[in-house]
Amino acid sequence: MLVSSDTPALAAHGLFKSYSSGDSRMDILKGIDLTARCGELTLLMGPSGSGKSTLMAVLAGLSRPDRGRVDILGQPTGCLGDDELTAIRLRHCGFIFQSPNLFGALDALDQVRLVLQMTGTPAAEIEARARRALTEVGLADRAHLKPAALSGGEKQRVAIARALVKRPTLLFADEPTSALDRYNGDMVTLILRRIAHLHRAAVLCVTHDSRLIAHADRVVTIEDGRILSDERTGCAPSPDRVSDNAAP
Ligand SMILES: Nc1ncnc2c1ncn2[C@@H]1O[C@H](COP(=O)(O)OP(=O)(O)OP(=O)(O)O)[C@@H](O)[C@H]1O
Repeated sequence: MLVSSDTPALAAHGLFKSYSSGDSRMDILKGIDLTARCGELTLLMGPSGSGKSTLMAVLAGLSRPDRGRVDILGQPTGCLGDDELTAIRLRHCGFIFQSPNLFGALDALDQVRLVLQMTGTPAAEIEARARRALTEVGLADRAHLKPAALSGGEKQRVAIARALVKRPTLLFADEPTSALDRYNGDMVTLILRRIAHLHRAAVLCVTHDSRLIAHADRVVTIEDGRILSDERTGCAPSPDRVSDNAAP
C-alpha cells in the first residue's frame, strides 16, 4: 500500500458503538475522534468500563462500529469485507494482550517464526528475523524454551517479539503490564516505547498502569465513551535499548 508520509497510521471519526442485552441497550462509544501517528506511544487510560478496550477493538478492525469511520494507513475500513480486514490486520497490525497466549508445545523461537510463516515471509529470512526479534526483547538466550519454562515477564516478551517481528505499522496493546511485577512491567514499557520510536510504529496501549505515563508521548483519557482529554507528555523520543543487538 502506497501511503504519503502525512497520512496518519490510524484515523477514526465519529465512532459510536452500543451493545444490546435483552431489551436494554448500552451505549459504549459516544462519538470518538482519534488520530494516531507513526513514531508515537499513545496511552488510552480511564476508569474501568469507560470503553477503552471496545475502542481499541473497533480501531483495530476486530469489531465494527455502529457509526463512524476508521481509516488504517489512509484506507477506509468500513467498506472492506471481513477477509480484506483480516488481511490488513495480518499485514500491518501487531497485538499484545494482558495474557501472552503462547502455544504450549512451541519453543520461543517457533512462536515467533510461526508469524513470519503465516505472513508469507521468504523462508531464508525467517530464522534470522525471529532471532533478532527475540534478541530485541532480551530473550536471545531463551529461544529454545517452551512457555512452561519461561517466567510471566519472559512469556510477555515472547508475545511482544511475535508482534514486532512482522514490523507492524500499528501496534495495539491491551493492559500489557497489568500481570507483571515492577521489573518486567518496566521492561515491557521500554520495549513498547522503543517499537514506537525506533521502528516508527504507531503504538496504542490501553492501560491502568500509571508507570507508563513517563514513557509515553501522549495520554488520551476516555470517560463514559468520550475523550475527556488528549495530552502530550513532552517525553523526548529516545530509542531505549533493551539489548545491544540489531533491531529486526
Ligand atoms: N461484547 C460485549 N457485549 C456486551 N457488553 C460489552 C461487550 N464488550 C464490552 N461490553 C461492555 O462495555 C463496557 C465497556 O467495556 P470495555 O471493556 O470497553 O471497558 P474498559 O474501559 O476497557 O474497562 P476495563 O478498564 O475494566 O478493562 C462494559 O460495561 C462492558 O461490560
